[in-house]
Amino acid sequence: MDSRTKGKTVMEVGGDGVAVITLINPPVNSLSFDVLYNLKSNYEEALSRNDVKAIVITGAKGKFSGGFDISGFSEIQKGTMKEPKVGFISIDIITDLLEAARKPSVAAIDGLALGGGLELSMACHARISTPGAQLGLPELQLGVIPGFGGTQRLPRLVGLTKALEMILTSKPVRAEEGHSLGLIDAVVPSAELLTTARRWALDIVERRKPWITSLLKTDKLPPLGEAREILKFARGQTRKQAPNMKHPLMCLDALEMGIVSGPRVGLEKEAEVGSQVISLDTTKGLIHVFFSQRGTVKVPGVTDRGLMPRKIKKVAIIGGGLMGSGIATALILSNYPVILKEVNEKFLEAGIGRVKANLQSRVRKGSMSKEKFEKTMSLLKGSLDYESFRDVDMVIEAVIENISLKQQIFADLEKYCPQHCILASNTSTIDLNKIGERTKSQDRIVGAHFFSPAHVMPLLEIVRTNHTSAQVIVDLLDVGKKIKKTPVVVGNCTGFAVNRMFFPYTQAAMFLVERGADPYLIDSAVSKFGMPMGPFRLCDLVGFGVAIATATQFIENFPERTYKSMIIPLMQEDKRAGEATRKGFYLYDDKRKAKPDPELKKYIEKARSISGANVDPKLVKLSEKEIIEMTFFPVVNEACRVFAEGIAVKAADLDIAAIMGMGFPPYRGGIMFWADSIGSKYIYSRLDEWSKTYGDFFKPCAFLAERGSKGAPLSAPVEQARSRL
Ligand SMILES: CCCCCCCCC[C@H](O)CC(=O)SCCNC(=O)CCNC(=O)[C@H](O)C(C)(C)COP(=O)(O)OP(=O)(O)OC[C@H]1O[C@@H](n2cnc3c(N)ncnc32)[C@H](O)[C@@H]1OP(=O)(O)O
Repeated sequence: MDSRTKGKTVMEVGGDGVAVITLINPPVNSLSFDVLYNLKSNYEEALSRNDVKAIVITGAKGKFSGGFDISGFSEIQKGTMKEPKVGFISIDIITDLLEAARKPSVAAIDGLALGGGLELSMACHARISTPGAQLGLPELQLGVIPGFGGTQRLPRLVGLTKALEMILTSKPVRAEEGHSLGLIDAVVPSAELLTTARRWALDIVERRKPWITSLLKTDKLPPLGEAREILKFARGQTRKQAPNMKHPLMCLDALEMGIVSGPRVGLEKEAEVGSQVISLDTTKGLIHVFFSQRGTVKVPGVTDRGLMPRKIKKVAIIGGGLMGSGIATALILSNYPVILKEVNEKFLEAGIGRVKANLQSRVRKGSMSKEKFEKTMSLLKGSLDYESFRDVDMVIEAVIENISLKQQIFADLEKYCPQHCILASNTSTIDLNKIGERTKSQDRIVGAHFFSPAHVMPLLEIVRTNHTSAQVIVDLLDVGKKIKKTPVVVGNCTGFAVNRMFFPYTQAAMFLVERGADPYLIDSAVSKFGMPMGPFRLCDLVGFGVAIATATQFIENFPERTYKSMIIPLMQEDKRAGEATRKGFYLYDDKRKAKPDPELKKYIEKARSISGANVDPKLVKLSEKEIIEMTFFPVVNEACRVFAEGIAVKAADLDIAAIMGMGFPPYRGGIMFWADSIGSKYIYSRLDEWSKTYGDFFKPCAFLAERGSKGAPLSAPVEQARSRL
């Protein structure tokens, strides 16, 4: 393969008259333009050769195709690749050359057929798959739409309702379900895939099997009136669930066009809309997130050294509270045997009970069988001492945030655990060097910072100190992957990456309220921006105890930029500590529904009188845009500090940390990507102005000032970062 080309296809013609065309573009046989143009020429050759009666399309190395090469979208967005004529691939190649050919084709699907991969297979005249293969159209998740005919062929193969579900949720189905839906014609073992597909293709030639043109099928489509109703409902749901995104509605337009005016017009609409969505900002954000998420496991100086992860056979967890039990749940769910240690029987029982409850909730929801529940629970053993720690490969300490307690635990661990054992702490704020001060095992001490609930939240901050060995990080990255977390490797400091970014966000909200802004309007503006909830609703959810403990760490470590508000401590004094007490910034009913509380004013006024802050008429009347800027530019400022200090190695890691740890909307690409879409100059000028009026909380850091003065992108690599790693 030429080093400049991205993938290819190869064609082999057998003595049976079947041409097998194989898609080859590791690792997932994505459909790059090179692959697609090769496919076209192989196909043309197969159609012109007299010794070819039928065609089978398959993918190399156990994967049909992961879809269109996503980097092609980035290149089109950047202008480094020219877009082909609208509809050239989907209409000229896939429909008119492949589907309308005089010779039948069969897709032999192993492993996966996603996006363009599934669309290509749907244009074939039959599909044979291996068991368990994933079949789906996940394009919307990337900000694009199915663009190789998927909006037209899927509803015709599986029916409108199922097609909408698959497209709008981006969730794949397994081959077995695909078979019962009519998407797949037969499911056969991997070893029989090609022979079955070849035979099937010849059977079509001989009219022993039907020659089905998916695009022309109508039997699964509902009558027009019903279809319109279904689509109207889907539109309403989409508007509600994704109010800031245009592409799902544009996708529905293409789908509807095909149903109302016929598949050919539908294909044309799909091609037109497919080309338009590529340049949407939300699409740029989502594609950036796709690659950034996969990039977090590439850590310069660590994962490029040829180290192989060691096998972690057994894990011990110290502390069975909310975090410890959540971490234990995540581990046993991925088949790691776990020892859960507590200080007494009562706490141990409670810890094991929490793990049990976490799993039982899956059984109740039907996502786990009773047998699987029993089997998973059997991986968990309780302990009150360290004797059983003698053969563990990793310990995760998850006790309360008390330095001397953690120091004692780590000193004990050094005595009981084997020499190779990884010693991890789930601390969310405390310096790991301090935690390990009383040990000689600095090289195997690492942070494994999970987010609550640990068995649900997707992010894992892996915190390394100056001494943590690369091997330990490689091992933890592997565990992270196995327990289905997205790991982000960060340096050691108070709050690491996520909490450091979180803190100014809630602080800015408190500042605005003390100066007269309405907390409920702030929450509403922030939710409309795309956060799962606003800062005040979030404080209620987390609980004021946690909010105060975190604030204390920040006040201690970053006093110059901490805004000290008394609102939360004052409410806490009155035993309103958030949702758990049914009163916080909101009032909560039996169903935990939040409603504004007129009494909140009292606490705000009291806090104002303590801090001496005055109501600022400008801040009382902030627009939604201004609210977003005043709450999120301080976050950008802190993210810049984290980046400049080398706590995060790549700006893209901060994007993922913000999305998965804070709930920052993925379609905005993450905090640094979003900031760059606004421009460093503007952000710097706003913060600079506010700092002059309102104080150092808003003061732009040196990194932002430098890049802002030049209008340089904030996410460009830090050349001479003062690395603390
Ligand atoms: C006029 C405009 C002209 C252009 C017309 C375009 C029309 C578009 C047509 C089409 O409808 C659009 C699409 O097909 S979009 C793509 C749809 N497919 C997906 O969304 C699948 C994305 N991939 C995944 O979900 C997963 O990667 C996987 C395939 C399930 C595999 O998961 P696994 O955990 O095993 O591995 P990963 O770490 O995720 O991935 C491994 C590496 O593979 C890279 N990769 C995966 N999929 C693609 C892809 N579609 N394109 C390019 N690269 C892909 C991934 O980035 C990883 O790379 P590394 O370098 O990090 O190893």
